[in-house]
Amino acid sequence: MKKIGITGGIGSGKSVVCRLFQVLGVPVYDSDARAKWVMSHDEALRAELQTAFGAATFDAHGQLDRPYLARLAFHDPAQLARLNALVHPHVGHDFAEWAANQAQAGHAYVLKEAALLYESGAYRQLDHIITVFAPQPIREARVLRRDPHRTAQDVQAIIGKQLSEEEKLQRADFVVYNDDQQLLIPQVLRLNGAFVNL
Ligand SMILES: CC(C)(COP(=O)(O)OP(=O)(O)OC[C@H]1O[C@@H](n2cnc3c(N)ncnc32)[C@H](O)[C@@H]1O)[C@@H](O)C(=O)NCCC(=O)NCCS
Ligand SMILES: Nc1ncnc2c1ncn2[C@@H]1O[C@H](COP(=O)(O)OP(=O)(O)OP(=O)(O)O)[C@@H](O)[C@H]1O
Repeated sequence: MKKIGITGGIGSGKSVVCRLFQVLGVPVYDSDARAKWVMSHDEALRAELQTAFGAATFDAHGQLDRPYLARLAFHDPAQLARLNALVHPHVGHDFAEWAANQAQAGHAYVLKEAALLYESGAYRQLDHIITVFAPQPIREARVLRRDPHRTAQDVQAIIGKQLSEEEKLQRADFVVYNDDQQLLIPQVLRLNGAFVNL
């Protein structure tokens, strides 16, 4: 069973593209969602986060305070590096376990969706990488529509923490263009046809 990564900058449309693969029956691992899950449920990690970022990391009900962490991490490179170093190894292990289960279910390939595949080193666990590409103005507009709590400055700060689209395009094995010019479904069908025969 092949493990294929799917990456792209914030707002590029990774989740939308992954939903199309899911319709075709392809299992998709959502790194963002799983990162949030381990940060909330792994007791050792919770304690480490609290030590690193203070009591305000969890609210009065014990829930992860994401806006608090976003303010810290997306505006201070040292804090972001600290957060990444704590969380990414957990996501790596969690993905390996998940992929082992999917292999038993007999799939030809699975997808790992993550904004940070190159930055986190996760690409090393994967056989091939797809980059979803959209120009920055389109990405910013999409995120502002999707996340009304973020400002244009917030989105630009996050973009500044991610590898440039040029470098992701250069390093990718496959590209899906989600630029409001090219149709998504034919691109996904073509890739799926290629992956089942890899
Ligand atoms: C800082 C946190 C709490 C902010 O949560 P919030 O709900 O505001 O944002 P959300 O998680 O939806 O992220 C919004 C977008 O920011 C980008 N992003 C997320 N984490 C990172 C990061 N570590 N570095 C750069 N960009 C990131 C992604 O494009 C993501 O889709 C959260 O992003 C987080 O815990 N990040 C660390 C874990 C991580 O790296 N996740 C990404 C894949 S493993
Ligand atoms: N081709 C498209 N046409 C219209 N809207 C789109 C298109 N692609 C994505 N969107 C919308 O843009 C927003 C961002 O897309 P999506 O959430 O898939 O991006 P993402 O790459 O997963 O972003 P993030 O890194 O923040 O998780 C969503 O609200 C989505 O519905």
